[in-house]
Amino acid sequence: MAGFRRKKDDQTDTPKKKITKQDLKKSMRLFKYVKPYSGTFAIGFVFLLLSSVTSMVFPYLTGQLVDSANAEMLKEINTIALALLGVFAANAVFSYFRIYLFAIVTQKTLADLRQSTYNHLIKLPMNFFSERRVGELNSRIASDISLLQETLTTTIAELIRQVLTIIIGIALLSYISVKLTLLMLCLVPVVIVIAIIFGKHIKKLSKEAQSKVADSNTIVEETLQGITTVKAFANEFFENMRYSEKTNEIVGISLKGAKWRGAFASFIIFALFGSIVGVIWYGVILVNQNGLSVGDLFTFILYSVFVGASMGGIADLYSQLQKAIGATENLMEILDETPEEISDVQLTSINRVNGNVSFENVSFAYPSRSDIQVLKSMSFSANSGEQIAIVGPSGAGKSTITNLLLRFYNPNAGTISIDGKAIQDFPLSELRSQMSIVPQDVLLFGGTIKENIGYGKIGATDEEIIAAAKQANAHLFVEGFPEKYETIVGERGIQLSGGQRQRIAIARAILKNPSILILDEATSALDSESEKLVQEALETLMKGRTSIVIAHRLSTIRKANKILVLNEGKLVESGTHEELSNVENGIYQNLSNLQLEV
Ligand SMILES: Nc1ncnc2c1ncn2[C@@H]1O[C@H](COP(=O)(O)OP(=O)(O)OP(=O)(O)O)[C@@H](O)[C@H]1O
Repeated sequence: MAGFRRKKDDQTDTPKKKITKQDLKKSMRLFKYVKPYSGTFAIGFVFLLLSSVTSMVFPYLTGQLVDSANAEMLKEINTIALALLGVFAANAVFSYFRIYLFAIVTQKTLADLRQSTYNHLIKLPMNFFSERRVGELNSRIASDISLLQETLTTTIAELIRQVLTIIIGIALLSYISVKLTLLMLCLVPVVIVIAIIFGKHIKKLSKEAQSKVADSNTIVEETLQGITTVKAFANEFFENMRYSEKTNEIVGISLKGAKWRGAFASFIIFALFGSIVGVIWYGVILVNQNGLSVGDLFTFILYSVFVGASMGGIADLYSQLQKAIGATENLMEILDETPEEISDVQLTSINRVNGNVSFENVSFAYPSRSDIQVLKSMSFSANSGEQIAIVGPSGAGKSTITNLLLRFYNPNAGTISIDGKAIQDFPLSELRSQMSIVPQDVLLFGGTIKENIGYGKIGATDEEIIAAAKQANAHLFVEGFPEKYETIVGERGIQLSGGQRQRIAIARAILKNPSILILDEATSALDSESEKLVQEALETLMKGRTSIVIAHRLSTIRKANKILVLNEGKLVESGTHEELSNVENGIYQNLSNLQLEV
């Protein structure tokens, strides 16, 4: 991650030469995605060649048309005019296929790139996500991909067309008059040198603007996601200021870029028209001296305009390509991250565990804060079907225990095992499919209630879903909605209460039917009726499974087989409720007294 975010901040300081080489190397990998469509690309390319060539016939025939004004050539005028029409018709057809075929390649390539980026992203380890701002990641990927779309659709094809125009144009120009061509080409090196200087500045500024746009999108996304917090703190004004600041920065940088682009365009216009005037001037002299026909001069000027315009366009296309290279680099950086080994697993009686969980001298520090030991030589065990409660002050390391059990992270020392087998020796997906988690804050996906419960077992039948909802005490309230199980929940649907959301999550967990349960008890107390329903549902869920309950309210864990009291990453007390309540001045006793007072 450090690399990812550092890159963004340092991109302007990175030595240019090096980055260009790396960029190019990384961008070449994009062609892996174009490869399956190379056949279509090749046919599109042929149409591109044909349309470029036919465009180049136009100045020649127009020159002939001008020359046919001479009395002896007058009879050819109709033939030439018809030929010109034919050329346009052919060009029209070629252009149509060129655009359509390139669009097919672009869209399919992008779809593959989108899919593999997402496929890769979703398999990346937790560490990747905990160290990044999800909003930033999201808007970056979206803007990088749309940049590539533009490039693949138009920039590359245009670049090839322009280069062809320049090469064929210069060949034809030399054929008409070498002297005139040399004069025109005198201006080219000047244009190129200045174009490179401009291009470098424009690239730098547009990269800066791009990352500012991403920053501003992050603000919108994060504040909209956390709109309740923004409003509750009456921080609309503050967020407005933050957003205005960022958008003004975009304006500043973009306008700076626009100045450079404007100056660049002015220069190109001046160089272009200057060269045309020079060519006409010298051409007229040659017409008088060498018997160059007026039609030839006309053709020459048209070719010069074609070549000049292509040269002017190339610099712009070049800077577009540079932007696309930046975008590719970002995407490739994500694709270079090592994903977790996720596989499609079906639990059977053979690979289903019994649920004997054991932690032996487990120590752990989060990779991003390796100097802080979050768990210190932690040992405990839970036998199959037992209920283990973990209590302790906030930040003691309770959630970290479950993060390690799910192998979101690996411990630095010690062993975690299930049924006597170290969890590293399980295929990752098989390990996780043995467990179900009912989180503190239940996230429901925007979809129907049925889909949300069904998330616990992809492909579950309606009967299974209803049975799970009944056991989770959710069936009654779901039936109360007019659309019942088809009720849309989440962002665009109805909002469920905390207790209802929890019961949906419990139904989801029941459907998954795991051997090990992780319950992160909601901190906010539900009303007593709702609490009773949730508690009942939880009891059903826990029956016959090993459950690890992160408890915030001690009243709910009295029946636990074992209570682990954590403090600053250490296991300080363990035992049943009765045992721990009798430890004079023990942490549990104190916590117990404190909660009773409240
Ligand atoms: N992804 C992370 N990266 C770095 N440090 C983290 C990460 N997650 C948690 N921590 C730190 O690890 C320590 C233990 O956190 P943990 O979430 O396990 O505590 P907890 O006991 O579950 O707290 P709470 O009851 O408030 O949820 C805390 O100091 C926390 O700041």
